[in-house]
Amino acid sequence: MIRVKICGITRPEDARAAAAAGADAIGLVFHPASPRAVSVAQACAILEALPPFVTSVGLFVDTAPEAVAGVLARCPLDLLQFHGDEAPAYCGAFGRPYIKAIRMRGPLDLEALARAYHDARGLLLDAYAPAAAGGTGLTFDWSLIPGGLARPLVLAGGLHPGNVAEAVRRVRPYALDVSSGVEAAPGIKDAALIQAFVANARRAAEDV
Ligand SMILES: O=C(O)c1ccccc1N[C@@H]1O[C@H](COP(=O)(O)O)[C@@H](O)[C@H]1O
Repeated sequence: MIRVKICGITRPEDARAAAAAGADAIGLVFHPASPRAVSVAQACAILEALPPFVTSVGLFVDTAPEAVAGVLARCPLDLLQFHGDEAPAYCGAFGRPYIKAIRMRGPLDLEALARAYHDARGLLLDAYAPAAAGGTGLTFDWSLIPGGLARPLVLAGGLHPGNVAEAVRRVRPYALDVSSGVEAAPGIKDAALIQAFVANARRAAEDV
């Protein structure tokens, strides 16, 4: 079954909506420049609303290690997502499972990156945009993704209920990550869009 993460949750009710739709994970953005950024107190309130067996992911972008450690000390996150230019040694230094985001700025040697981030639980591929580190709603050229990557592939970038089935059929990723494509406004999720996204992804995955 394909896994789905709903990222950029800022409200407990959106976390509950993601879980009710069957999402496997929710993402909390600890990047102050994002319209989806949450404080530690907000994150804790969201996590308290989350039912069991839904993974909580903390997203950081080139954050000082002390700041990441400070969040981890107060917030029971299951998995870390590094979405900037973090080196493998940095990513592995927190004693927590992590996924590494790669922003696709043209063709990249993804095989080499999978080897470099060998202890990552997955490689997340996102679109590159100069103005923002993520959550842009932009897709990238999926034909740049090689088959048989050494790490589980999480596809992100501009996914929404209308294109997720095609993405699943073409890329066959391990998991999907979506943020702006299931929103009513930045940081405010739409429960019906989340429901449609998860249903369309799962239906498409059954057929491949
Ligand atoms: O969601 C954000 O605001 C964000 C900010 C900084 C880095 C990453 C961010 N989100 C991640 O961006 C991708 C794609 O988002 P979208 O679906 O295109 O809006 C996804 O991995 C989010 O986790």
